[in-house]
Amino acid sequence: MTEDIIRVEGLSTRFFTEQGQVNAVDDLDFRIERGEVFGIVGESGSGKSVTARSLMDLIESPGRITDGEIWFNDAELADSVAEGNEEAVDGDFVDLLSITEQQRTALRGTSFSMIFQDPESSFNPSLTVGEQLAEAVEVQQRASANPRSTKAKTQTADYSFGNYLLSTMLPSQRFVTDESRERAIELLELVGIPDPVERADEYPHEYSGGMLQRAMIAQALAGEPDVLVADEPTTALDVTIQAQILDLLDELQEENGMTILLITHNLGVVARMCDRVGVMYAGEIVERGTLEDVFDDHVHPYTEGLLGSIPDLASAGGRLQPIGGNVPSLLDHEMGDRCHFADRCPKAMDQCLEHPPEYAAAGSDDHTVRCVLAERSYDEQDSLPTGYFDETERPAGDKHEDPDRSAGEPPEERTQPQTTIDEVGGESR
Ligand SMILES: Nc1ncnc2c1ncn2[C@@H]1O[C@H](COP(=O)(O)OP(=O)(O)OP(=O)(O)O)[C@@H](O)[C@H]1O
Ligand code: NI
Repeated sequence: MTEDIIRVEGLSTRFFTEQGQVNAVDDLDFRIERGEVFGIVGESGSGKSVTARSLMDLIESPGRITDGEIWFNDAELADSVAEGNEEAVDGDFVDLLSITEQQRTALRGTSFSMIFQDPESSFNPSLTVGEQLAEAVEVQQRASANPRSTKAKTQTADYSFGNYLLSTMLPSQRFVTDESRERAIELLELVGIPDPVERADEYPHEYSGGMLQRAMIAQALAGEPDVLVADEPTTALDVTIQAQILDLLDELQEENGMTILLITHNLGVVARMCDRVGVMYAGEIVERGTLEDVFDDHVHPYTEGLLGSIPDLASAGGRLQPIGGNVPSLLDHEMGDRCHFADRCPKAMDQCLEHPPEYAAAGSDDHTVRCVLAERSYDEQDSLPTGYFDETERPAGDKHEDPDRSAGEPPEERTQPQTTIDEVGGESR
């Protein structure tokens, strides 16, 4: 019997920038089953990280979750919240957006934990890796109000005076005990770091990228989370280490029954790791279902386009090839109420000038798609004239620089001659 651990309903996250309102995540629905790996895949700027950060309550100004519910299945939490806040509770589920910030923060590390794309950002450069892992362990111990944590705190008396002085300057050190240090070393060993006893005393800058990525996974696991949110956990790594880290996540997931939300550009990674997957485009999940639904029975031409560019896991980089055309502007006043993919879609029809609802599609009960092709087949008679969007709209890329993209990627990509999806794509698997 599977049960849902998370149900996201109508989630919208906006950024209120000087250029206008950015609809980074728009009316998202998905559910994650306990113990599964749910993947979110899509091009750069489609809203994957914002979705992950919304779940973790890590959206910062000028961003805000403007709508929706995030239901989390936790009977104990439901019990503790129910009194005085009945509308936040539905059976064993709690709407994380209807509880206090303090209640939400308490879940971080213990119920939810996140691996970020950039491991440097989750370590303090002036503390050793071991100290930081031990701190994460202690947070878990304090949070679970485990009797051990009282003992752990009293053990700080063992610190030398020098350490005591240091610990008042660096609050993270204050709680490091022998017990949590041992656990930190165990965690380093668990994620496959050689000589963990020695490595625990090293600083983050002494670690290679791959090792730091592992250490970050160890940090995320320190709190024994129910749900691990992994945002591009391997993108920055070379292929061998990429494969090792995926193996590691696989193992940990199987052993501990942990639930993983895995965010990636890479459909090869999805195929390898995930049970179900949501394909994101322009802040929406445009197709969602089991692996079979998405790989073999997909309906959305965007999914088709992504599949056409499955990178070989063994090849360098492992990023998706770009689909012809521009990544859309997510600025509210530029988005229009049409299918957001219509301007890049080889099968765009008159009907696509209306924003499609989510249709049920053939395959599993979970298979849904935001595309009229779920209801009808493509008819050339109804197709939009070539160049329709060039005449009616300026290309999105000219209007809105996506902060994620503007940094590293060469500008040529945006102005490449437009290839159709069929040219980039081809057969799925
Ligand atoms: N701090 C911010 N201020 C304004 N807009 C933002 C901010 N963060 C994200 N966005 C907007 O949200 C969109 C979605 O960003 P997000 O980081 O979720 O994309 P992504 O799918 O994770 O892309 P990538 O694969 O490159 O990581 C961006 O294109 C950007 O327009
Ligand atoms: Ni991202």
